[in-house]
Amino acid sequence: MKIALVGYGKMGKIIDEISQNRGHNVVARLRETPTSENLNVADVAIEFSNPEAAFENIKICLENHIPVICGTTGWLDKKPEIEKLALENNISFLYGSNFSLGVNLFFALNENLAKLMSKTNEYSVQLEEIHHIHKKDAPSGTAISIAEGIIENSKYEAWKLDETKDKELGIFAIRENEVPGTHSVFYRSEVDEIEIKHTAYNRNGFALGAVIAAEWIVDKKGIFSMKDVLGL
Ligand SMILES: NC(=O)C1=CN([C@@H]2O[C@H](COP(=O)(O)OP(=O)(O)OC[C@H]3O[C@@H](n4cnc5c(N)ncnc54)[C@H](OP(=O)(O)O)[C@@H]3O)[C@@H](O)[C@H]2O)C=CC1
Ligand SMILES: O=C(O)C1=N[C@H](C(=O)O)C[C@H](O)C1
Repeated sequence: MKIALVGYGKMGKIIDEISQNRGHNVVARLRETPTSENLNVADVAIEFSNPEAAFENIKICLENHIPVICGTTGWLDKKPEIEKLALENNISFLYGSNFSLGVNLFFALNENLAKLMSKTNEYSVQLEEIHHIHKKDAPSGTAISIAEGIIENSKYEAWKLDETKDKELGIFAIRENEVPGTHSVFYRSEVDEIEIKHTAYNRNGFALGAVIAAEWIVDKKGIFSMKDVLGL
């Protein structure tokens, strides 16, 4: 498979190594917005850049008929526009706030737990995410996905950073040293607390998941998520 890496920072470099180890040909390593020429007729683009660049990068890949796996967070207000463009051009698109297997299991676990908790009406929920000091967006894309999963299955109607009122689900974002990504969900009642926590030891799980998603998408058509890739 010919892969274009759009964004070649911490994630792009690990994805490069994993892609080559899995027998793929990395045909572009870009640190700027792509052009038709420097995409080098890739079979798929893996986009990990930054919140300001993602929309334009994905748009250019789709206009050049290249399916896109996007892991960049912090640009989601424009995701419906991208999905519309992908459908119009009949080119596949997959966004994942977190490509690791562990976090995708964690999403499912919290959706189920929220459903169970909502039967009792005794528990309130709060999220905490901890990331490295270089991170540009807050809350993390992963925390937003966890919150959305809980909201779909509980009394909560929206998420909000920091302190909340009524039916808002609070997310606390902490920036600390070089932490790769830690997410905790607290279910609290008057008498006890259940805490579920996912800790990434490094970025390898994110990168491997993105390459697996790229391998999966090449013969598919449509808009997908990691749930489709992992069959969850
Ligand atoms: N979904 C997931 O599983 C994960 C998502 N992420 C997300 O992925 C994104 C990237 O993370 P990370 O690799 O750590 O970030 P880095 O800052 O390490 O890398 C970003 C890269 O993008 C490059 N870049 C800057 N502008 C553009 C542009 N216009 N077009 C293409 N590339 C550009 C930068 O180049 P230069 O250095 O020259 O500025 C750099 O190489 C973030 O949004 C992060 O939140 C991170 C980990 C996992
Ligand atoms: O910026 C990061 O580093 C990460 N970003 C993603 C997010 O915003 O959820 C995924 C992971 O937690 C690392």
